Amino acid sequence: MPTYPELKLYVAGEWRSTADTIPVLNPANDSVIGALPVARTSDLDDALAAAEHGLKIWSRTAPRARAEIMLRASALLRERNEEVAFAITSELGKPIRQARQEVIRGCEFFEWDAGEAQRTYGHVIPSEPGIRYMTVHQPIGTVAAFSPWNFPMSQPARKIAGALAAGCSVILKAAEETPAGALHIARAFHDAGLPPGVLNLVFGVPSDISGYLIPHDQIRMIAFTGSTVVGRHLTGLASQHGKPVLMELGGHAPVIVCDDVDPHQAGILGATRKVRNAGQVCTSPTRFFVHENIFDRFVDAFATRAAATVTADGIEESTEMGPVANARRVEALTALSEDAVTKGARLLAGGHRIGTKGQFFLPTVLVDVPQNARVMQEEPFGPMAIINRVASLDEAITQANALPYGLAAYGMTHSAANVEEMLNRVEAGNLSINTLEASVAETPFGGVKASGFGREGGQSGLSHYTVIKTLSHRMAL
Ligand SMILES: NC(=O)c1ccc[n+]([C@@H]2O[C@H](COP(=O)([O-])OP(=O)(O)OC[C@H]3O[C@@H](n4cnc5c(N)ncnc54)[C@H](O)[C@@H]3O)[C@@H](O)[C@H]2O)c1
Ligand SMILES: O=S(=O)(O)c1ccc(CO)cc1
Repeated sequence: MPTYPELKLYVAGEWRSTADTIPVLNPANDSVIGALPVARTSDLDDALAAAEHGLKIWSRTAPRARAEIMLRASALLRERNEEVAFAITSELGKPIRQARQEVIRGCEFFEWDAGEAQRTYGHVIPSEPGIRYMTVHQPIGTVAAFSPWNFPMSQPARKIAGALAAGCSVILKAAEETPAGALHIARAFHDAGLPPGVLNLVFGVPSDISGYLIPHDQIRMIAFTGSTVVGRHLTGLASQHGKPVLMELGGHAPVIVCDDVDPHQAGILGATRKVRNAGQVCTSPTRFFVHENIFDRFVDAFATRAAATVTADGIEESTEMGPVANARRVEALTALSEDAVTKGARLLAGGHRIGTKGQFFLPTVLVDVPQNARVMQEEPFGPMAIINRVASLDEAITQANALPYGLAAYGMTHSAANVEEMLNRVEAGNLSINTLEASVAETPFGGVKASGFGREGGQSGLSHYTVIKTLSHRMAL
């Protein structure tokens, strides 16, 4: 059986502890599994100095050599999949099979961006004789990155992959609740021969760290994934200091189910995907707008499948859904469910926690939810689905666009005309039809409206980590 790693900061290529620590809990049983060192100001200063040095080396390292180190680190993570997955399940609670998939997904981000590192092409711009205009894409500098607790390995991977592929150095503050995924990444890069200082990993009080790092001249770009409230706060701080940001924020994903699909199959797909990572995914399908012609059959299939979800400690191979991440989520979900029922929603499954040990909240299905229920506006960030009936595609799209969020959106239909209508009108950064998968390494991912700005992954994923420099070269004075 693998063990949970000893938690450390990683600064200037070395592992370090501090006297002040934060306990890390296993949400399946509330036991303390680790003590996370809190970075002191001196650790942050050391990380800044190391990143400055690391940038000098890494930005002048050939893209092919950068890619080789990234691919070596990724290969090590694939070899260590069982150990990393065990750590993720221990600290977050997600089923071990999903934790293994998360590690693979994180590796795919490194592998994709390692390829993109070698394709940051500039242009030669047509000009009059005697002068040449060209552009090159250069690393933006040192990046301050902040990753959330819901994907402890693949979310840090996404940010580190983009920054390192572009030739930047990084100071990553990973989530205090789930630090081990990022720690395993740092370990893999260390073993793969990444020069010291290129990647630095710190933990602590989030506002103290962002408040200290972002204003520093040396930090040239801020990448954040997390709630819209925190993202807006960090965007404000960055803008006060004139710095660009990449913000991947909250979502409240609509799923438009047209009446030309099999309602049973659609309901089962919806319920299965809803409980992935206990619904704690910014792309989680949440508001199902189902055509009235197939509504009852969809609801039956969805609620039956949701209620049958094997909910237990994620370390068991048979578990389909583990606990939610912490007690805050249980409280928030309970309040949202009670509020919806009070306002007239029908509760068909779940709605409450189970057990006295651990943070288990049952898959929850709310049907015919009125507009004034809080859950119609607030991201539940848990295993909670809303299913409402609509009379037309037009009504579904209007409902889908009614919130300030615009991250992932989904449709189920076999009609090309319906797809075209959704593509043209649904306000979202990512629209998926007949699949509830929102993003893969090779496609750009990100939001519109309150869900953030900028794209990670795909061909454009490195653009935020580079700046375009234009050369105007006259052949003679
Ligand atoms: N988009 C996502 O993937 C994602 C991930 C995790 C949480 N969330 C959102 O956050 C909500 C609640 O989660 P929470 O209770 O952990 O919320 P939170 O808003 O307190 O924290 C969210 C994340 O932001 C970080 N953070 C908070 N304040 C920060 C600051 N000043 N500087 C830098 N980082 C900071 C935290 O460490 C955490 O990882 C969820 O309901 C969900 O909407 C979104
Ligand atoms: O697994 S994904 O749906 O691609 C995904 C997207 C974004 C995030 C950030 O919360 C996590 C997983």
